[in-house]
Amino acid sequence: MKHYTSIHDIDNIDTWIEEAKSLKSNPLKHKELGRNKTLGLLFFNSSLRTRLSTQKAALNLGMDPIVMNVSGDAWGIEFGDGTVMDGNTAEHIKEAAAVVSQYCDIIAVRAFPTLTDKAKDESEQVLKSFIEFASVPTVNMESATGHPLQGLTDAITISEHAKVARPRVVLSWAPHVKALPHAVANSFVQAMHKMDVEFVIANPEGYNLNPQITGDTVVYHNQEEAFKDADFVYTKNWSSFEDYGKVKNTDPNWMITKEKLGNAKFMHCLPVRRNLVVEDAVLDTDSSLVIQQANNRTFAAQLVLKKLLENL
Ligand SMILES: NCCC[C@H](NC(=O)CCC(=O)O)C(=O)O
Ligand SMILES: NC(=O)OP(=O)(O)O
Repeated sequence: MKHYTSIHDIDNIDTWIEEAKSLKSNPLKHKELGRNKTLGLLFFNSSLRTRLSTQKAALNLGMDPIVMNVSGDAWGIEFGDGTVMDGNTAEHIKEAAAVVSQYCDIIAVRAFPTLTDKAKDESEQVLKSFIEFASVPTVNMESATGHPLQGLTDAITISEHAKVARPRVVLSWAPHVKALPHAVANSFVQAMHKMDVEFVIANPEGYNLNPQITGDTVVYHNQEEAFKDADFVYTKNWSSFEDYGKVKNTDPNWMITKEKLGNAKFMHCLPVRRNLVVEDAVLDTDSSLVIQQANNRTFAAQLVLKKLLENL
């Protein structure tokens, strides 16, 4: 594997999950693998889990992580080809990526979508520019359309907590006041398609995800029907894909409650807004797996970095 940009980079999710569990049971086993290797983490957007767990993963492998908030701290980066740079951008990605490649053996990038320009977001300009102009492997720490470290984490967590051979997994939309990206939901869908699970989606009318990603997954517009016999309810808000980036529905009836959840386990990538997306009564009980999920972020990242280091 040269880069880790999407769930499609996972050749066999079952063996990846087993290897991640093995790293979790002995996190320092490969402490020599990353010795004298540097991981650069570049953030165009906020983060708590990704920023800390990816550094933790690097430290477990003996790597030295260096971190930069690109937005605000670095010079504004130009991504357009042939642009006359007489605006707010001060250096081009061609120089920036080449320069960072000299300091780092692996580069990890977080760059959210605009949610206003669908074509630009779908083109994954920022992530793809790093892949094109950096000379070292690139890791996607949540791009415009995917969050594959999160998707891998979620697959590991479901495997750890499944009580039946083929659990029923529901991805449910929930209300939010802001327009949020599709990246987490997209990668979750792609990860579930690789796993042996009964997978369905629940979202209101007008909130279907990109059909090229959901494929023939059953989509319910009735949450109660979707939740019947569910083992896992993975919750996420996303803005409309069809009416791109719009918040068309904030119906509180889509919030996840203890009553709706029944015996299912609740999952969310975090950060989550309490009593808007999910009620306290879910998060404050052992129905919730969100803390265990966040722990697994370290081992998902550690597995990805290990594979990239082995291929350097
Ligand atoms: N990295 C995990 C989720 C990041 C982002 N959430 C957010 O922006 C939440 C912001 C807020 O609740 O104000 C998203 O949905 O993709
Ligand atoms: N789940 C996740 O990616 O969290 P952060 O946005 O805090 O990194």
